Amino acid sequence: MRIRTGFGYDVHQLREGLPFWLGGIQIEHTHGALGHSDADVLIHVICDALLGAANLRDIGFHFPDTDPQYKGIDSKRLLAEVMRLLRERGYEVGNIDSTICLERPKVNPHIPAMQRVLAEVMGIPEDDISIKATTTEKLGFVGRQEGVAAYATVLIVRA
Ligand SMILES: Nc1ccn([C@@H]2O[C@H](COP(=O)(O)O)[C@@H](O)[C@H]2O)c(=O)n1
Ligand SMILES: C[C@@]1(CO)OP(=O)(O)OP(=O)(O)OC[C@H]1O
Repeated sequence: MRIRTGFGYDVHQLREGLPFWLGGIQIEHTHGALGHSDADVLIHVICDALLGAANLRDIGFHFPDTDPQYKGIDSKRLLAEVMRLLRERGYEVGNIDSTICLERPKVNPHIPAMQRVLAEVMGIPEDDISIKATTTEKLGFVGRQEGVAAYATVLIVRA
């Protein structure tokens, strides 16, 4: 069995009044993330980690932010396409670990719902998707609530 690892990192600005999409669900908050797509930073890092593990470049390579067809797109559709690309090459997901860096609001209460939605989109067990959160103790752009960042690592396997 061939095991490969991948890593993803992404940042989006937070702006007042925008919907806040995170981990495939909409979070109630005064601010939301700004992007060409729905700006779901957790899904973007999972996509990048999966693409990196398979040496398939990155999310912006497959879904350019200059292409009007991706304007406002639901990132779950991008994740579904990334899974299709992986499976086409014989890969399956081993597990995912991720961290969201966000000062407010608390992410913990939403994590089970995110796991459910992402597991459904990816066609893998919820138990293979770990989602964690941290503030940055009021330091930096996350601490000033100007942005949200996320990191993800994945293992993929090919028989
Ligand atoms: N947006 C966030 C940030 C953190 N959490 C949870 O709170 C714990 C403590 O956060 P620290 O930044 O002080 O380490 C953290 O371990 C998370 O469990 C959260 O739910 N949402
Ligand atoms: C997801 C894409 C899709 O247009 O748009 P953004 O929401 O701007 O996200 P980002 O992570 O900055 O770049 C990747 C883009 O391709």
